[in-house]
Amino acid sequence: MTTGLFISFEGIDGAGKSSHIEGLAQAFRDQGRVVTLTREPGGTPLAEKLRALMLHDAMDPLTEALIAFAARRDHLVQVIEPALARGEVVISDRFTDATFAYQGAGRGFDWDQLSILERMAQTGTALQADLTQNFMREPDMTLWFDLPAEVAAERLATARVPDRFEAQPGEFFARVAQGYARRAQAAPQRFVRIDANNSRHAVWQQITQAVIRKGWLAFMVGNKP
Ligand SMILES: Nc1ncnc2c1ncn2[C@@H]1O[C@H](COP(=O)(O)OP(=O)(O)O)[C@@H](O)[C@H]1O
Ligand SMILES: Cc1cn([C@H]2C[C@H](O)[C@@H](COP(=O)(O)OP(=O)(O)O)O2)c(=O)[nH]c1=O
Repeated sequence: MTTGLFISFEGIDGAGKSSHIEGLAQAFRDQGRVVTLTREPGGTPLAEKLRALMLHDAMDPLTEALIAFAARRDHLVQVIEPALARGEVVISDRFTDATFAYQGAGRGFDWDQLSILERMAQTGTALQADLTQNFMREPDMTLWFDLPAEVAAERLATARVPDRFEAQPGEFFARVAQGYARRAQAAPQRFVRIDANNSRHAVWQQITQAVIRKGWLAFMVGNKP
């Protein structure tokens, strides 16, 4: 049976993730894989309700972090683990690195305490014998869209009505970007840095090259979003 694959898209708001996520899903489908395309916070009916709270209601950083992990736990148990067990490709628009970047680096919530919550939320969700080995679910690959905060702000200025995070000042996103860099440095085998300060086509090429390098997709001709 085909092994499941878990890929997350990360980066500050406006970095260009949404512009490419469906393209990557389609590239996998074109090569015969079943894809579960999902997002965080969200991905289940319960987690989508928690997403609405997180994005629109004022709360303190601990509450925000707990809601993010509660939503993630439900998402893992209901959607991600079953899809991986079926051998599918799971592509998630954000995962735990976002909590470290936004609630940790952005809001100033303690990094070590986030690591404890991460372990609690992402352990014991798999159906396999991993349960006994304290296995913690993480993406197999994280595509990190790295873009200076001021460029992302320019892109977003005309793009959409801001939510509670997108309405934050530039310094907040500069901190969030540093949070992503810190996570990338701590897990270089999982992270692939995408230089998002490029044309859409150049960004897409970096994405496909990363996945092809892993042997997860064969070379693709003319597959550009
Ligand atoms: N490479 C690019 N160059 C210029 N603008 C881009 C590029 N990629 C995306 N955009 C635009 O920037 C905005 C934010 O992109 P989006 O994909 O929604 O980012 P994210 O999902 O990371 O928040 C959108 O208006 C999108 O059309
Ligand atoms: C997953 C996650 C997202 N977020 C934030 C980042 C984004 O600003 C927001 C929603 O993400 P996103 O889906 O990228 O927003 P949009 O649909 O507007 O592109 O939630 C956190 O603060 N913590 C988290 O753990």
